[in-house]
Amino acid sequence: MSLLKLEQVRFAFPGWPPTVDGAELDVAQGAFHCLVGRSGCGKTTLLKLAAGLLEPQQGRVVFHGTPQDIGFVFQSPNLLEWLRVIDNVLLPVTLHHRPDAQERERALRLLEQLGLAAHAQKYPRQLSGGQQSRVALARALILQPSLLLLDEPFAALDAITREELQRDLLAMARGSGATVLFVTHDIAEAVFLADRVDVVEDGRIAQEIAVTLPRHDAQVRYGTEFARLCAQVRAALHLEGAAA
Ligand SMILES: Nc1ncnc2c1ncn2[C@@H]1O[C@H](COP(=O)(O)OP(=O)(O)OP(=O)(O)O)[C@@H](O)[C@H]1O
Repeated sequence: MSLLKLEQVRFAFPGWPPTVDGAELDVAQGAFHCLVGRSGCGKTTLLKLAAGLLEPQQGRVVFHGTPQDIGFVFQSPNLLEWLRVIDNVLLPVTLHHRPDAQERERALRLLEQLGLAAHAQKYPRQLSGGQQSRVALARALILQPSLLLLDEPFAALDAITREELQRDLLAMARGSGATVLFVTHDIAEAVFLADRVDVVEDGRIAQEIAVTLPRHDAQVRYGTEFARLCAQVRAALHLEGAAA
């Protein structure tokens, strides 16, 4: 069943040519899609349209849920410096009501799953970049979203931390049953995470590449099928040296 659909969506910032034009996207419930494309091709704008943060001028965005069912993680963790880690995670709840014991327990469980149980009472500045990204992920998951939108959340991290977070994200997504739309520049990251890579070009999805690799297996990165899929994405992006 489709959870999110973009139908012939067109969007232009005032006074500029369209950033998104004729975008078609169908994200099935439980799917994990990565949007990959060159800088400026419209990935973030597509994500914001999907989140309802921008309104299409033509076409429509159909999401089977409410805005509360959407979790958003940005490239920078955007934590509130004056709140402890646990209270940052609980922020989406606090915007509605005072968190109850059950919600605090849930926040602690999320932090525990992300290896941050010992840091719950710290302030963001006392955490590393990777730990801050994990807090941002926990905050996006606190309301148990059915759709998780991530905009290059690991771009600023070192390769080792990044791999750890990719693994954690896959586990959390699978555990929660959330549907994920993940923007990245990194072809290997996209092929590792996604069950479908959507290649974005000129504000629309130019190609959809299905990925059928075993999930949760870090070893797939060294296999021939992984290399073949990366080459396919490179070719779709018209990158130099890509196989025809
Ligand atoms: N507020 C704005 N006003 C005018 N143009 C904008 C605005 N925001 C983005 N754009 C333009 O829209 C285009 C697409 O931007 P978008 O951020 O969606 O691209 P992107 O693919 O996410 O890029 P990147 O990979 O570099 O983050 C770019 O040319 C950008 O300059």
